[in-house]
Amino acid sequence: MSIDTVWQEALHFIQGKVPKQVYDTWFTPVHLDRIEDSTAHIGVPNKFFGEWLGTHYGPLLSEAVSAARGGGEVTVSFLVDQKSAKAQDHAAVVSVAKTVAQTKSRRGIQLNPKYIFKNFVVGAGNQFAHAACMAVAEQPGKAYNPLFIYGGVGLGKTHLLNAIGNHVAERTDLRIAYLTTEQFTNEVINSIRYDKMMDLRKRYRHIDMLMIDDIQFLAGKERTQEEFFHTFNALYEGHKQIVLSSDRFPKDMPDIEERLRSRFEWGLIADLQPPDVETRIAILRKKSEDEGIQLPEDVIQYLSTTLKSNIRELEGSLVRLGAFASLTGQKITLEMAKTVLRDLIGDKKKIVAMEDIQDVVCTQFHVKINELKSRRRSKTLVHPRQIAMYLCRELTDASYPEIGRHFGGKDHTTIIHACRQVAKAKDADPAMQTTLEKLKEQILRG
Ligand SMILES: Nc1ncnc2c1ncn2[C@@H]1O[C@H](COP(=O)(O)OP(=O)(O)OP(=O)(O)O)[C@@H](O)[C@H]1O
Repeated sequence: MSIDTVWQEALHFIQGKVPKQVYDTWFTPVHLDRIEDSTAHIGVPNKFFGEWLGTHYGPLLSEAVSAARGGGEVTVSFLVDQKSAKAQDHAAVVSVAKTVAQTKSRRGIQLNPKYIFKNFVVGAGNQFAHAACMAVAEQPGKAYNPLFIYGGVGLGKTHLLNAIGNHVAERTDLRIAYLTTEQFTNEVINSIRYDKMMDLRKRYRHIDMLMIDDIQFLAGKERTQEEFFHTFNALYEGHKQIVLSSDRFPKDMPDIEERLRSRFEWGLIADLQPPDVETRIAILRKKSEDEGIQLPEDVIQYLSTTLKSNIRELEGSLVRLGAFASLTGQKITLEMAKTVLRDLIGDKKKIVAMEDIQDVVCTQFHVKINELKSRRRSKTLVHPRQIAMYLCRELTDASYPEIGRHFGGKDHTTIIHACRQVAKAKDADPAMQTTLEKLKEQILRG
């Protein structure tokens, strides 16, 4: 029996066991690569996909492959491969529908009507998160709970959360709350101040869907974490949907209580990776079409190869070009794009001061500058210290000894070691990559 036949049989078996939505999301992008001894090696588009599939459907996959081979013990193992990534691309829908600026009344919910699924361009980096959000929007409280979306700056977290909210608000009467962590924190502070805690609890523990953006800002806010913990439990136990977004993986969130962090991992964690060049081109095409901006092909190529890691920047450059063209009555050309966007794109090469890098890193990891420069070796200090050293090397022209001097007189070999450690972690862990991108963005923004 060929491997393809075994896989077709296995898929047929799986189709009979899971809802269509689950099948489409989780089984169409994967394939049976090979069987060695009694291990079925399943190709998956990315690490998280494999981990989730293994946790939730590993036994079903074993059973299906075993049944397809006519019995016998089968264990499954996952490998990330190109074929799956391509299958995922193929399944990705590049939406061309017009932006619906006005949608139905949302019963006073603070949702942005511009952010809907139809105008979210799907590509390899966000297909997983998009599919998870769609599944939750179709079946709140049933599909994945909580849904935790994480990704770097400007990659679409807010867009997706709002899209879920808009989808649900248009189709159901469910009570939805969408707010940022900052808003939630302010509500907690005011409730304490005006003795209105019971009102706050009533407000958030009796809804059907709670969506909180930028949950990483709970870090260090003990009272808000406490309140959020009980809200989370009340909603979760009542099978109400919870959706959270963050710029990092739960495990990498400092100053968040363990009991909360572990809850973030109970449901599905989906990551948003920076868009590949095809997705960047698709986003530019779609947005220029929606905005009625004529963008020549060479300008699309220029923007999509220059602005790589942040979709907000891509959008911003388009809007700026559109405004310039309409104000001056000129057509957009490559030359014009280079001139008009000089400062935006020039920023990428801006030389920054090491002090600024240290400040941003200290704020991010809640450490003091003298601790960062000290010789103390606790894990909470070594991690941000190494990141700051790495960023100094990346974003400035300083030599290793010079960087060492800015870190309390460290030897250049310490800096080399730190840079290697961070570079290694960055290659191995997408969350680290996201953290570095976010920090760079903040530093360059100044
Ligand atoms: N895949 C996409 N298709 C179309 N537009 C997108 C996509 N991803 C992001 N955008 C747009 O990019 C902009 C930034 O996205 P968004 O605000 O959702 O990012 P974010 O991840 O929440 O960023 P931050 O970390 O700063 O909060 C928005 O205008 C959004 O509509």
